[in-house]
Amino acid sequence: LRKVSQFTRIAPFRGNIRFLSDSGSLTLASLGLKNEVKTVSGNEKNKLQQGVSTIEVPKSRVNKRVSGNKTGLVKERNPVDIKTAPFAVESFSELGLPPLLVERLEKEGFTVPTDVQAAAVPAVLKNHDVVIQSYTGSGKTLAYLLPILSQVGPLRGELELLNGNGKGNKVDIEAVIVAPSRELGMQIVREVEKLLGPADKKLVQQLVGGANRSRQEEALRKNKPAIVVGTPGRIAEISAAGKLPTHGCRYLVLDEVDQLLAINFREDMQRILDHVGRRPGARGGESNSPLVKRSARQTIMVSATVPFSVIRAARSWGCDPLLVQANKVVPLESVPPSGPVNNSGTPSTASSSSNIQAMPSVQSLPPNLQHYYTITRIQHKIDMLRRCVHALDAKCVIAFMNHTKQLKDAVFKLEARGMKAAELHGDLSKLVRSTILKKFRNGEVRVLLTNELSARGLDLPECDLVVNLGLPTDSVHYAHRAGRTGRLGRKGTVVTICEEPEVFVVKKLQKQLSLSIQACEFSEGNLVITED
Ligand SMILES: Nc1ncnc2c1ncn2[C@@H]1O[C@H](COP(=O)(O)OP(=O)(O)OP(=O)(O)O)[C@@H](O)[C@H]1O
Repeated sequence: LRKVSQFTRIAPFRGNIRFLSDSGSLTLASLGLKNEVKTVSGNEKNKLQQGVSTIEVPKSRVNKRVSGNKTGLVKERNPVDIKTAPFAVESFSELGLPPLLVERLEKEGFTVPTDVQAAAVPAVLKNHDVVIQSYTGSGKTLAYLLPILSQVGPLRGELELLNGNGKGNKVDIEAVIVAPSRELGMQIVREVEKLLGPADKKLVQQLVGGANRSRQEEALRKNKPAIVVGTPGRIAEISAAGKLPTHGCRYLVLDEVDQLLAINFREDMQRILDHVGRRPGARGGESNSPLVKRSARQTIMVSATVPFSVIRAARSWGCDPLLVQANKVVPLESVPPSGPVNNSGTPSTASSSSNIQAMPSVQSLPPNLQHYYTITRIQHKIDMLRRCVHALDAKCVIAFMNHTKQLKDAVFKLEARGMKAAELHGDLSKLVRSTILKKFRNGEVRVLLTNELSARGLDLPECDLVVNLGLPTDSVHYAHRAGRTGRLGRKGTVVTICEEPEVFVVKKLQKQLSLSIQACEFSEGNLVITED
């Protein structure tokens, strides 16, 4: 049953992408692109089912031993299970991307678009403003980078080259990408640089906080980048100083849009929204129809969790905006105001509460995750973490705590027991943060103890275990923390270590997210499912 239910959550992603509108279905073809999506054959279904990672735990059985592998190796890759990865169309070229860009993608090992990429690329290429919602680790970054790179910079299409569009002799920045943390900003820069290649990597400039501002301004002046990626504070600062030529900017991307629209970023975001490119309908803007070549900026909003406040904001800024999900595209106007966005484009059933901002749908989470919780006293939490890591034989662990002060102590306790650990939080300098992440990526650090800073967007594909040592404040935070593992078809486990009086919070999260968080214990080097 477990296998079947997991499969049914994956299978729809491999079907045709539906583009829906009030007046009928929009198709890839109606957007000027091919719509040849392969459906899964019986054989492929079998393969898919075999590929799905499952731990079968019949309800009737308790104290079932789940895992007890204790090898001494610190690092072994958490391989991508390509059969369970959410791939839809067969190739990037089917999406109308320029050959140069497709070639570069192939060189970097990207051959098949994920479902959300297959849905988003045509919609963005057709100049629609979009809200892209799909679960963590499903490839949303390339979903917005690819259409931008096919219009901007050296990999752009022939038509753009002929029209003299793209960088050419323009001085204005053509795409501004905003991310809520330095780490995420730098990660996006690396992704763009990878595709541009070493010769053209100066066409992207990072504008993150914590780095030398004058150097960033100097690079802007000297290199005249086509794309800038940064955090709201630094972008707003440089823009206010008049050193960010974005009047003619064509794309504004808000990555982790729900976080960017939070109160703490409000002032900086207002500056960015007002000054980057021309808004449709604003003075000097052209036709409101996205299907005619527009001079106004195109706004692309992205997150795994999209509360209705984002939909409302996107409607007010957008030009016929669309909601793009892994297997469907709908006009934003058709999204009803009564709940968080789920995969059917309708409010989720768990949305009856008025606190819709705090509730993501189950589609925010990768399908390949196993969720557990275990109970212990506060003073034993770190020891429980250590036992959990051993029991699951996890190689790359992210453990979340709610208070920065606790992190150092936790690192000390783990190191004292011979487990390589490091802390990552906002009080550390940018350089220290980068060094720690590097060590974590290359396996020198096994357990990364961190706070909410690392919950959003960070792509550490090898991460095979996420542990909540402090409870997340709500289901949105749970979803983003959990999403650091199980990325793009990989297996992943999420364990919440809580005290007895906190169990009701876990139950609430379970209900809000419509998933099963099983009670467990760690005994004799094994994870043992216990009766709830
Ligand atoms: N088409 C593809 N083929 C293979 N790997 C891909 C493809 N697209 C993306 N990836 C890889 O998948 C991983 C996850 O992608 P990405 O970080 O964009 O996910 P995301 O949906 O933005 O996650 P989050 O919501 O956590 O920010 C990355 O390592 C990325 O390089």
